[in-house]
Amino acid sequence: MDVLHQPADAARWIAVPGAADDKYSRGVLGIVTGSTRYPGAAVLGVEAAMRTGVGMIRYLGPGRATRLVLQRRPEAVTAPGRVQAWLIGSGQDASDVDPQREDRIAPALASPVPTVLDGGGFELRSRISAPAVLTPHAGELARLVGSTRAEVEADPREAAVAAARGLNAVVLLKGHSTYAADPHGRVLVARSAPTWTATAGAGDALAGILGALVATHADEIAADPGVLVDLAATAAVLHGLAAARASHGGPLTILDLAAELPGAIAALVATR
Ligand SMILES: NC(=O)C1=CN([C@@H]2O[C@H](COP(=O)(O)OP(=O)(O)OC[C@H]3O[C@@H](n4cnc5c(N)ncnc54)[C@H](O)[C@@H]3O)[C@@H](O)[C@H]2O)[C@@H](O)CC1
Ligand SMILES: Nc1ncnc2c1ncn2[C@@H]1O[C@H](COP(=O)(O)OP(=O)(O)O)[C@@H](O)[C@H]1O
Repeated sequence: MDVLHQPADAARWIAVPGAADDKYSRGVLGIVTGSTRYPGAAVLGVEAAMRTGVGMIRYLGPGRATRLVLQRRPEAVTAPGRVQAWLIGSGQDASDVDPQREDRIAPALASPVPTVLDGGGFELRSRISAPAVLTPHAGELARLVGSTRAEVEADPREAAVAAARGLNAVVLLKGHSTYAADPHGRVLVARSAPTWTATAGAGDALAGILGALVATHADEIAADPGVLVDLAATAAVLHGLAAARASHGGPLTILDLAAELPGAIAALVATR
């Protein structure tokens, strides 16, 4: 029986800063995304993570992506340093021949902090020992586990559960229904997104939202990595709520979705 992750469940997973908090205690998210080919994915992930709420973002990427990120978000820090979570891979793929990418991901690979893998980051799963969440769509999951997109779409719940077991990671399988599965067979389902969300860049924003939630719950994850599946499902719920607010029943763009995140989060927090 699927457990539907509702807005009331998501509301529990918003870290509201306290009077004693500062940017470091809230959590710093390291982001290694984007490429010369897909620089926009970096901008969208950084934007969505900032709008979800995080102490600081350290963005590390190629020059073109870095320039666009800073143009949109001068709040981003582009120097390396300590982080509480990593987000790697949106807007990167096998055609990415950036020789410096390995240098950028090296600190993440060596680090014990939880890591969100998206897009071109999935191949890194076997090189990371920290708790990990992967955010594939059906086609990406099929490639990851050596099946076909049709097979994944025939039973997405089971495909997510099997992949989570096989990869020993939380798998957030995206689609109209989004399934968050952990390696022990726990599954949460999010269905809050309007169908207008099926537009390029939506997944890059979801990865940013999840990165921010993971960075701001790093202590809870260290105490119990089992909470990663709740955070993954919460990211999908937030993404869907923000998409619904941006849509008003019509088309939406991803920067508009990101702009609705603070209001969606405030509304959730007000229900606690
Ligand atoms: N603004 C950006 O920078 C964006 C970057 N993106 C990045 O792009 C990379 C590739 O993501 P994808 O999800 O496309 O990767 P996939 O490799 O899963 O999708 C490509 C598949 O779609 C098929 N396809 C392409 N155009 C099609 C069309 N017009 N009609 C039907 N099928 C078509 C291709 O043949 C291929 O099988 C990722 O790294 C992702 O993060 C995307 O997120 C889109 C937005
Ligand atoms: N029909 C749909 N209804 C609701 N949400 C959808 C639908 N199709 C896709 N989505 C959502 O849009 C996002 C698409 O992610 P992804 O395929 O990675 O796109 P991109 O790579 O362009 O960013 C996911 O969050 C997914 O759940």
